[in-house]
Amino acid sequence: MVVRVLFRAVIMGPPGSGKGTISDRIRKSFELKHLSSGDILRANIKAKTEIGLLMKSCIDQGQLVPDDIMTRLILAELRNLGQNSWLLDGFPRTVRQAEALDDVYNIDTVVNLNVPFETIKERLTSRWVHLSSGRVYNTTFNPPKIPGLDDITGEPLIQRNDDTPETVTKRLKAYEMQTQPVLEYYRSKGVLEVFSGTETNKIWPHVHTFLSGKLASGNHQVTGTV
Ligand SMILES: Nc1nc2c(ncn2[C@@H]2O[C@H](COP(=O)(O)OP(=O)(O)O)[C@@H](O)[C@H]2O)c(=O)[nH]1
Ligand SMILES: Nc1ncnc2c1ncn2[C@@H]1O[C@H](COP(=O)(O)OP(=O)(O)O)[C@@H](O)[C@H]1O
Repeated sequence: MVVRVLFRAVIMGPPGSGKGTISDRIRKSFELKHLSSGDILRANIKAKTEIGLLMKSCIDQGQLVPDDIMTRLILAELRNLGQNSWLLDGFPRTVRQAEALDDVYNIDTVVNLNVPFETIKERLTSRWVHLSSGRVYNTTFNPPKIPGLDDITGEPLIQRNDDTPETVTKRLKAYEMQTQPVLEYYRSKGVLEVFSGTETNKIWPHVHTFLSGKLASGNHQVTGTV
């Protein structure tokens, strides 16, 4: 008889706070599947799916995708993950999304990256991404080995349409208005853990220690036997 202990975590923070970068480190250090709402949307845009075509202009303008569309998309992806522990990045971004997630899953912990807006702005205009994997680079912080190419596949990197200074400003506004209330929502449930700083390499060891403690304590959902 094997008892499977599932861990369900969310990573939050304003655009450019390092969610993707830290999620990648978490994924490598702990056995968690990483699901990024932004990566899923960009894959839909690239594949020209109905959702991708409908949502492209909304995303390019720095607005949030409507809650019902986003929630359906993410819950379907989570169902596909089945009996795996996961880390959700970029969802929920509104209280309605958080409530819809809560209806189906018990969230064990929410890691919030509290990085000042001034730090973020210059990071995003020098962000380069590998679309199909979601790997992120930065021309100063973690440049690719060969400029413009992904380290693993050698495929071209792109700059996101929504990483222009004007759109970043709109995304930060959307974050303040729509996403910050989600932090209060999780704080009131007692699952919010805040990590403040301006450098990922200084924040990461604290996140690592925290998650190691959480996972070792077994203080999370035991889903039964398989
Ligand atoms: N200068 C600098 N750039 C960073 C740091 N951490 C992450 N980045 C870069 O900042 C950009 C945003 O990080 P990302 O993980 O994509 O943030 P997300 O939007 O919250 O998922 C990327 O280009 C990263 O490579 C850091 O500590 N310093
Ligand atoms: N949970 C969500 N709800 C609504 N829109 C979303 C959600 N996740 C992603 N998006 C859309 O995709 C864009 C890019 O998201 P993401 O890649 O997570 O950006 P970042 O991490 O830089 O904030 C958002 O600006 C928004 O338009």
